[in-house]
Amino acid sequence: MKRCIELARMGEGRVMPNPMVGAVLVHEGRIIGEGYHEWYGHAHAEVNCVKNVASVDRVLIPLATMYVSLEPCAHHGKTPPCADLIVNEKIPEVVIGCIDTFSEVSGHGIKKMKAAGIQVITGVLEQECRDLNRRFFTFHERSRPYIILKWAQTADGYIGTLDRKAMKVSNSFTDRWVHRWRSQEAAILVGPKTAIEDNPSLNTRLWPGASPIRIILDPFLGVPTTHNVFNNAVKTIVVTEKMGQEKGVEYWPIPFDEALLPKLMEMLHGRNLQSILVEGGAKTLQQFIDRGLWDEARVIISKNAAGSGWRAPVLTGEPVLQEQVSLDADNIYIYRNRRDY
Ligand SMILES: NC(=O)C1=CN([C@@H]2O[C@H](COP(=O)(O)OP(=O)(O)OC[C@H]3O[C@@H](n4cnc5c(N)ncnc54)[C@H](OP(=O)(O)O)[C@@H]3O)[C@@H](O)[C@H]2O)C=CC1
Ligand SMILES: Nc1c(N[C@@H]2O[C@H](COP(=O)(O)O)[C@@H](O)[C@H]2O)[nH]c(=O)[nH]c1=O
Ligand SMILES: [Zn+2]
Repeated sequence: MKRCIELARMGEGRVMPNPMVGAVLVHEGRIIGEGYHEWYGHAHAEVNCVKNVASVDRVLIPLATMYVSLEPCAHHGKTPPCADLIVNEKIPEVVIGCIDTFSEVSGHGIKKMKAAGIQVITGVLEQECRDLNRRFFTFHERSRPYIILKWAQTADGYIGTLDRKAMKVSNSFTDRWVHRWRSQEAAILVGPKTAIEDNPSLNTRLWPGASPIRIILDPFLGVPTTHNVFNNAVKTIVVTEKMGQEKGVEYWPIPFDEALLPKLMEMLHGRNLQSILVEGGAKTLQQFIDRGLWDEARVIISKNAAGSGWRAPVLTGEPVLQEQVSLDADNIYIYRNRRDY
């Protein structure tokens, strides 16, 4: 199952909104085939796994055990059901990491295989398998995107200067990481002041992955249309109280009241966007924190002090430190809001 997870991760940034899945076929302790879901819309892990078995080993398939990190599908999506493939290949035993809680699959794949006499074992490295697809599970189980907050602060706790000039906090190694993070998410969001004053691009220019859709909170349409977020290189959605006209830009009219963030999450869900990286500023981040609307927080702390400026957000809820990484003199702290995924 560990190998399944390793394989599944190779689909990172390429399979969303599908989950990352890995599969391995084992005969008497020897791996005879392995595969993973490589691209959205293309073959599932189980199909690639069976396809990759060498011709000399194909006779062993009906004697082998398939390990797969997620319950095999039972529905006709972009590809035929993997449960049918397993039945047709006469694989006698299937070990599953975690159940697919997506309503079209949930339990149906297992039922189909059991009905065909296959021995099915579930819940092997279950937590690790759920964690791997925490965006997917959050999206389907909580009807909202997986929310990652991210900011960079100085050693003395500032994220920006008072004169409102964009302040460079993190180093160039960290910036590459941040661009990798951007490539892993479906959307990226910033607040009005950040969009106006920093003129960010919010793309992945330092990492070879796709840029996320840009979401800009801009109640009064104060961001100049000459700013980078309107360069049409990637889709931009402006959440606003007014109606804009910029070509290629989507305007989502939502009142900027108490219900703004829940309503926005609902709309992102409706748009099938599974995850969102919130990059600031302080006010915007704090709103997500205060509403408990976050799953992960990635805090970059540099070794330099600013002396004064805009205070960094304060993380409340149930922050559990999950990982700490040092990149040169930057320390990156990754917190989870809940332990289970
Ligand atoms: N180091 C880092 O990681 C980052 C640093 N920054 C820095 O932070 C500074 C900007 O911070 P900040 O002013 O907090 O920026 P934000 O981008 O969060 O914008 C906040 C402003 O937006 C207005 N606003 C109105 N409604 C909302 C709403 N529902 N949610 C959020 N904002 C709303 C606020 O108005 P009102 O005051 O009326 O409430 C406030 O003036 C800049 O200096 C920037 O360089 C920004 C991002 C990341
Ligand atoms: N200053 C600062 C950050 N600022 C964030 O990055 C945005 C600019 O990104 P870009 O699109 O690449 O121009 C900016 O608007 C703000 O959201 N991020 C960091 O990792 N480290 C930093 O020191
Ligand atoms: Zn499948």
